[in-house]
Amino acid sequence: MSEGIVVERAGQKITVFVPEEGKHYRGVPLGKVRKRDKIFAGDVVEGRIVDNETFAIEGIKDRKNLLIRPPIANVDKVVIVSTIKNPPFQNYLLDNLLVVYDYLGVNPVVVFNKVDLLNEEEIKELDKWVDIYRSAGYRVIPTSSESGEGIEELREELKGVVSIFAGASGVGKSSLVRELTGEDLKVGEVSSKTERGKHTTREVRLIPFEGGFIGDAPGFSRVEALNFMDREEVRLHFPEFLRYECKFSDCLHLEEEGCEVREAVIRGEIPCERYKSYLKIIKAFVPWLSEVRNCSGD
Ligand SMILES: Nc1nc2c(ncn2[C@@H]2O[C@H](COP(=O)(O)OP(=O)(O)OP(=O)(O)O)[C@@H](O)[C@H]2O)c(=O)[nH]1
Ligand SMILES: [Zn+2]
Repeated sequence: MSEGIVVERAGQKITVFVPEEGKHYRGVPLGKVRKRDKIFAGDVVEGRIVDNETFAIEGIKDRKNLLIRPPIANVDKVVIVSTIKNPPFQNYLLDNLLVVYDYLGVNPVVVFNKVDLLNEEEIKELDKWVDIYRSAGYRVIPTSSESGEGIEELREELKGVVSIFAGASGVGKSSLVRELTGEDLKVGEVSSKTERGKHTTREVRLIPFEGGFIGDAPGFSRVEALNFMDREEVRLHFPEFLRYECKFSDCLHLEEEGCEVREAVIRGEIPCERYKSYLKIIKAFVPWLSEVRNCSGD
């Protein structure tokens, strides 16, 4: 019995890499597997090497997770790319992505790309956001695929794991992957506005990278957490909220009596930017927020 990882899934074509042999094989699912399960890129499969070219897939190991966009199993990390400028930063979008990927069981790396474009004032803006996300407990890396800043740090972060790149259009996902691997990302799904140029594909390949792999298609460019989970679940995916114990264990951190998260926002321990994103995600409003210093307005 040998073990391999599915590194390519394109129509009927399945390519299996067997680390033990350091070789690629054409994967042929045996009847039982073919009927029982769909096989995805990232799947760890068990089977037999039939000949120099063929790997008979007899079983699929339990998956840690299975993403739909791109369709890859067992994704360890998602590099969520944002920019401060070109395009402007949208913290609500980042916060939604962080909530959803956490829910899906994928570890995020927060990347602020294109730092080469920033002037002094914009660097202050960058530092503010880096601070906010680091304090929340996230791994944050400012990068530039132009100047090379942060690329080595990102490389270290992706060693030996299966990762994908996600984030809004134009933030530099492709450029970063090209800088790291020399290969391009596939064109992502286009928005409904440009439906004509639609180029959806279920073909996925894992690009070998530093003992791990990078998916060759982008993850979500935007999401709404409530399409994935209940309103009550969202608070569990704001790691900085979990440090506080409210009077009621099902506290939504709105206007409940004994809410420690509210106290932390008032004291400035939880940044109001993050708390406001939380409110917006669950479509809630709290009157007390307008009284908090530096926290009014949108
Ligand atoms: N100045 C600067 N420009 C960059 C950087 N990274 C990418 N760009 C430019 O930003 C533009 C968009 O980069 P892409 O890599 O295509 O962005 P993407 O996120 O893959 O975009 P989509 O395919 O639309 O999702 C290109 O013109 C890049 O040359 C960077 O670090 N600095
Ligand atoms: Zn609370």
